[in-house]
Amino acid sequence: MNNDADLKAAVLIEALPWLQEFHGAVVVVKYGGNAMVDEDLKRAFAQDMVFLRTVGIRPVVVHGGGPQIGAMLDRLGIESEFRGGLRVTTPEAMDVVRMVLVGQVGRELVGLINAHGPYAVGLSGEDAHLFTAERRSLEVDGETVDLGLVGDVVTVNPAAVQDIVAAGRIPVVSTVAPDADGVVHNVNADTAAAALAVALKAQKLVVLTDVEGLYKNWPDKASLVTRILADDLEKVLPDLASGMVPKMEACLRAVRGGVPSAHVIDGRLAHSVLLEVFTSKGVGTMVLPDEGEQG
Ligand SMILES: Nc1ncnc2c1ncn2[C@@H]1O[C@H](COP(=O)(O)OP(=O)(O)O)[C@@H](O)[C@H]1O
Ligand SMILES: CC(=O)N[C@@H](CCC(=O)OP(=O)(O)O)C(=O)O
Repeated sequence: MNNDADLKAAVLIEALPWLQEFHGAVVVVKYGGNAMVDEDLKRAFAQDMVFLRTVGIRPVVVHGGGPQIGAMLDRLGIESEFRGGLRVTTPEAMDVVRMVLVGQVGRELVGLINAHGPYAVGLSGEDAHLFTAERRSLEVDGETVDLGLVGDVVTVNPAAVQDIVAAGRIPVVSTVAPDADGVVHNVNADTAAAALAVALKAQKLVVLTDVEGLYKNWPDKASLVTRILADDLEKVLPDLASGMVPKMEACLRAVRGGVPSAHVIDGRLAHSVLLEVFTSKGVGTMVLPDEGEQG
């Protein structure tokens, strides 16, 4: 065999234990708006979801769209600011958030996946009681900051997602969610993905973003964290800069809620999901439950 053939065979055979381990498993993949900027990357992501499904894994996509919401707000001349990584959301901005996430970003991903077959079904936290949100506020320097219509997920009814998965399809979830009174809130997509991964008893949460993973000393590229336990992550959370806060909180919430591992990976790298799932080394940052809590 020549070297090229050896290499290809090695790549395929390296995937075998992971194909076995994850066969039939639910994997929640959060696709961040910042990782969605390039058309080829978006197509590669859609291919990856179809790949997972074809080899018997059950992918559930939760998408973001922060930059896309920002662009539409700009076009409409509506100002928005972020506090602690969350968008302060007025009722006017909420209409735009819902329109962009459900009507634009979600639809686009559904279309890209369905270029491969009748797989993707889009839904939002409003569908079939998927998410119920509660208004959340933020503590900054001992003061409570009002974020407007920003919610945290307090209840998940995963039945609709499970129905879609059981039918062999790929749910694509947009993260707007009503509160108990039916008022729709803006839920950060990392937060929603973690809540859904816990409710679905997912085997993995994979979060795609626009950096390699978590850097210990951001922005020092040499400080990439490849593996971190929940307790250690909890200790570094207060020092993280805003974009990473909801993301790492989400990973913590997932592993504390019983998901065996949560990963932050580089969505700028084509097929990074496949590299994470099917290689022994994986990519990015892996968050694991504390020793003794690992299943
Ligand atoms: N410690 C850190 N490690 C890695 N990235 C960080 C860190 N602190 C802040 N960031 C920033 O967080 C960003 C990712 O968060 P965000 O912009 O919300 O992405 P997404 O749209 O994928 O959810 C990175 O692009 C980076 O600028
Ligand atoms: C409350 C809050 O901040 N909601 C986010 C929802 C979209 C999101 O989370 O998108 P990314 O994953 O691309 O960041 C927002 O309005 O931008």
